[in-house]
Amino acid sequence: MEKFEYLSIRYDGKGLLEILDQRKLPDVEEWLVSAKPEDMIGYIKQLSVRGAPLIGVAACVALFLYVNNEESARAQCLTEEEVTVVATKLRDARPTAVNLMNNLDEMLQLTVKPTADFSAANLGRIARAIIDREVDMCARISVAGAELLSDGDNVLTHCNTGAIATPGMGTALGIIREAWRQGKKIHVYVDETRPLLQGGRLTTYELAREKIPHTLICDNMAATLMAQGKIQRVLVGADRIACNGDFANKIGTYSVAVLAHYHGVPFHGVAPWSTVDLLCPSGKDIPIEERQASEVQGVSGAFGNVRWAPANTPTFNPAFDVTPVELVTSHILDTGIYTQQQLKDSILTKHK
Ligand SMILES: CSC[C@H]1O[C@H](OP(=O)(O)O)[C@H](O)[C@@H]1O
Repeated sequence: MEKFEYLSIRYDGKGLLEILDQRKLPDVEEWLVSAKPEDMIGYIKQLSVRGAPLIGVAACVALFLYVNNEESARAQCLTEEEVTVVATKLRDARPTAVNLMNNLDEMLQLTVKPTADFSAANLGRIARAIIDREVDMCARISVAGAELLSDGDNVLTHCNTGAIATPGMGTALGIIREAWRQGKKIHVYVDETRPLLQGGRLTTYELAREKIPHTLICDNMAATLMAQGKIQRVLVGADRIACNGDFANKIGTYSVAVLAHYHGVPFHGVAPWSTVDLLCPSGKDIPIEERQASEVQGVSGAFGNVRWAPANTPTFNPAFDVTPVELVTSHILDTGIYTQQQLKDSILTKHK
């Protein structure tokens, strides 16, 4: 596989795969080496690698690298079973973002059996094609979504959906990036996004680098901004879109959707088609990851581990929540902008 470099993942083409440790941003830019699948599994679990599209891509490259190294050592191809065992371990690293499962299933060539080719060369080709498709989908999402933004719009975002979270320009944040590039004078209100502060740490980091005007808020401040008429549109990412249009995204998204609905603010889920789960009937079927208590009892990151709750305080820490499609003005995908019925019709077409 040829070398590549994106904002948070890079490969030198000779066996060195590195990821930018997103836990350490914005103050520390530290690249970590992923020499074997277990490294990447750990990085995904601890959110050094995060963001649905990036997780899917990182897992595919880690699988390719494993097969390439093993094949070189043995001077022969690995079997389907051997590749499947490692792909399954990578697939299980986090349960909600369906890009991880969809992309690894593509690496396993489930649709072309028994002519599947598990050579490193072919897996490298598939991984590269997945990366190129994600980059292209982010660009198409960004152009399509930017049409919805007007001069003077204040846009609210939740979590981080930018170039850090994808191999491209981002999804929801990609729309903002593209609108700004087109000269639209927009302002971004950034939900800090407790508990892991992807907005406060990562979205601000991306917007500051490109001098896109923004204001950081605590999550509990979005309601007041909407009540004051200061938010014209809400753009959020997605980790899994069910067949009925319900979708899972970072915890707190559902709250923002309810607020937007109450205040009549357009609310959009933004994602590549690879986030649609054709096997998931509705939002109640989406597995939601529960994470460790320490993330809620305090905060951790480049600034060290700070705990403000009493040790062992019981917590509730779902990493995602589900927004019912009734609260979604439209989904913005790389294949177009879909109202609830349009998305259902499109998914039904795919099923045929
Ligand atoms: C384009 S990233 C999509 C999605 O992934 C994030 O979750 P996490 O930070 O836990 O990986 C968040 O839900 C984003 O909206």
